[in-house]
Amino acid sequence: MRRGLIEFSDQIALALEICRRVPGVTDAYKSRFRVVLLDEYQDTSVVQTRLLAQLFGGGGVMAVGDPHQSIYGWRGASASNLARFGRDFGGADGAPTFALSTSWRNPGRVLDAANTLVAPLSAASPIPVERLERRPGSGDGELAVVFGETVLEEAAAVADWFGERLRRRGGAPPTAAMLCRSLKKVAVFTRALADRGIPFRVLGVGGLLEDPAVVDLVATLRVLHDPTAGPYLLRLLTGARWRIGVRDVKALRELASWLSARDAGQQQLAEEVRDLLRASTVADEGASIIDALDFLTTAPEGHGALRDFSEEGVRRLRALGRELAALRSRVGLDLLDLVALVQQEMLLDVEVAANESAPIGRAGLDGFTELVADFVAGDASGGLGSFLSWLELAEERENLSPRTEEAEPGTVQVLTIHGAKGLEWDAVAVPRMVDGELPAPPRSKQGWLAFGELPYEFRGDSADLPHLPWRSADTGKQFDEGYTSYCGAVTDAFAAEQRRLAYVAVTRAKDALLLSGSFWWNQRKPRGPGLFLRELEAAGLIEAGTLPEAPISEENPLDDLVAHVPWPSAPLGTREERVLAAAAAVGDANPASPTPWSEHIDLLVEERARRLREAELVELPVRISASAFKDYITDAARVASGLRRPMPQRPFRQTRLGTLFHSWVEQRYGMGGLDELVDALPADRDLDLDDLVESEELEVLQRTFEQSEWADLRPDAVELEIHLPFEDRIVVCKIDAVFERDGRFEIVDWKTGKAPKDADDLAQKQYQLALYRLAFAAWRGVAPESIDAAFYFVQEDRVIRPERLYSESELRERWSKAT
Ligand SMILES: Nc1ncnc2c1ncn2[C@@H]1O[C@H](COP(=O)(O)OP(=O)(O)OP(=O)(O)O)[C@@H](O)[C@H]1O
Repeated sequence: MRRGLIEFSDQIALALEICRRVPGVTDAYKSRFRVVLLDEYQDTSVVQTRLLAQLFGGGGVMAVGDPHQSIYGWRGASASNLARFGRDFGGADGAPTFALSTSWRNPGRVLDAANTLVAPLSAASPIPVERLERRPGSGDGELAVVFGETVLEEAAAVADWFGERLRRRGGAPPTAAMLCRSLKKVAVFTRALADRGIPFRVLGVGGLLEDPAVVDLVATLRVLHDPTAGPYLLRLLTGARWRIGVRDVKALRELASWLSARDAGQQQLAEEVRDLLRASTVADEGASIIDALDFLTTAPEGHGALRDFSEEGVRRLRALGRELAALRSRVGLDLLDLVALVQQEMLLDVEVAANESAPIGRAGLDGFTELVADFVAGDASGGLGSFLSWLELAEERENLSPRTEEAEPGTVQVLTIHGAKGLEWDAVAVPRMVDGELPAPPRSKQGWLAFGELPYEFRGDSADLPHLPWRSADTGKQFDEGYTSYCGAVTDAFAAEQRRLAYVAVTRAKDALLLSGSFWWNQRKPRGPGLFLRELEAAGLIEAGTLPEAPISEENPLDDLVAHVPWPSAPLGTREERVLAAAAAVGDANPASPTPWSEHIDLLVEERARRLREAELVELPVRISASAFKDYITDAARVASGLRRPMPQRPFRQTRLGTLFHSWVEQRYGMGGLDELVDALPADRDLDLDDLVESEELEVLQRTFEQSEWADLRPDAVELEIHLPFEDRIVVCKIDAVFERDGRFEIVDWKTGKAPKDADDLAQKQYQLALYRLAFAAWRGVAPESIDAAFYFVQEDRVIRPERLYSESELRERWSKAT
């Protein structure tokens, strides 16, 4: 906080502080929410509980939770807070408790598995949890288990299982999900789905960051930002585009070491300085292959430090170095622009467009762009560095937060078990239920004694955490015993959390559940069926013999596979033959020779040409306004171009003043109108300071009007809108006012602008009055000759009465000439 930063947990703590100090805040919330339901209560941390209790304690609160689904222990949530609920919220110790022990979701066999897994937790639970019962009329559902030799077999079996369920005919396709502990290495499973054409979607940032094009993009961004991001540069160097061989990679690494012992002028540093440098940097920081690439890019031809590189290697490395240098000079760009630029310069957009086997095509790059936009929306000043740090955090956080996406029938959603909290699917697969993964061993058995951990005594949930009796131990032996049992308790607590994780995963299935595992992936020792599978086997839920005792192979058979990956990778992979053949065909083709499509092409080209020609001619709108009539008559070409490419018009004050004045006149004559609008000036309306000036101008106009010849007359009509059929159009006439004077009608148009400059100008304006006359005559059923018309230019207090108005036939003649 001293550095001006707060975290989410600080916000809760601060909110609690406010509620404690300012009773009014608590009272306000209490009176607003008289009945409160807290869901997923087992995930509430101590400080959240305190805040909620402060706000709503003392009555009207109900908590719903399942201690067996508490999987946020690592962030201070504890299943035992359910047991303390009554006390925490100031009620009697024994708040009434209701058991929800019917599972309305899971079918019989899934439920049996869930109950088996959770039995040891129920036995040790601080509050009684009843065994889940089947819902009335529930079917058995399906519990399937496969255990393969290698992860490739496992992934294939999982994909086949989904394939079969999604293909089943009849009714809507089912919903499906694959729930993993982590999405880090999920590619082997998604590839198996992709190979079989089974639609899938990896939810969250984690999945996106696994997309190969996105991996390249992020690698480039890291290289641009951080000279120690060597491993990311290595990905680019050895990838399909640059294909730098082992010898040149090694030479680059040596060049980096050589440079790290030299100053900017490549003079060797003194021994003493080198020692100090070595002592002050961690292993990866001293020599940077990114710096080495920069050096190589600009080093003069034949520089001694380049002698170990191959000629082709230097050429490619320099090309990459120049590309990176150019991009680096643009890192100050707006983040979205920078990301788009990197995509283009690295040819990633071309790669995904051309590669028909790219798993999700452009969607990965597009998703990433959205992610950047989200980040920029939250932190407009954030640059590349903060974006990259945020990305790491977002990946970690997202994988652990419950997802909010809807299930998509017919698509396998791939997400973490944490993300699956509260959700459900027809078919659920939980892969990697092997020893060391689910359940996994704790990263450390030492709890808070491990590096970087906060001592438990400082934590709000310390009462629920393993206790190390270091204060009370009098002898070394006593401490040792205490320490051993403390480590045991840490291990047990972790194991219980793993069990709850498995329970959450298993209980997501509405119909079918597949649990899977395999011995070999990328580890030296085989991983057998995990504890949870063994327990299900012992309970008779997995048929004996389904789980193999030992792998067939004693060594990792996948090692062979790994050893034979071609390197550097071929740029086009399996596409090579087809792409080269296509390229050759294009090269050999004679563009002039006829093809089966020639006729179509000619027709399409002609169609396009015609469309372009026709675009010059503009269809006039059916409804035109009387005030624009003169524009059609006098300059039809300009109107047409305005219609073809409409430009927004600058709002100008005179127009708004005109609107206000017209409303005022209308209201003044007591004929409705926007009175509130005028009265409310200017404070209540959404007007800026200019409007103060406007209101003064308005007052001037109003005073002038009050002196005019119409001030004391009663109008026959005000603000009259008449739609006049005219030729094949409709002319919209908005007549300001009509008076009856001496047996004749008079149409008046109030103008707040300037009076016409000359006779020509006036002649043009007259079209409007002539049309008004025609319209009013038709509307009232009187002869046009019995109607006069006038302009009143209020600002100048000038009345203009045209001597003669165009007749109907004159108007028609001019219109047809112009259009
Ligand atoms: N009384 C009921 N009758 C029929 N179906 C029900 C009933 N109650 C709940 N369901 C259905 O059972 C499923 C699970 O319900 P819900 O999501 O409320 O459970 P939950 O206890 O919140 O589960 P979890 O905490 O494990 O996610 C849902 O599909 C829901 O529609």
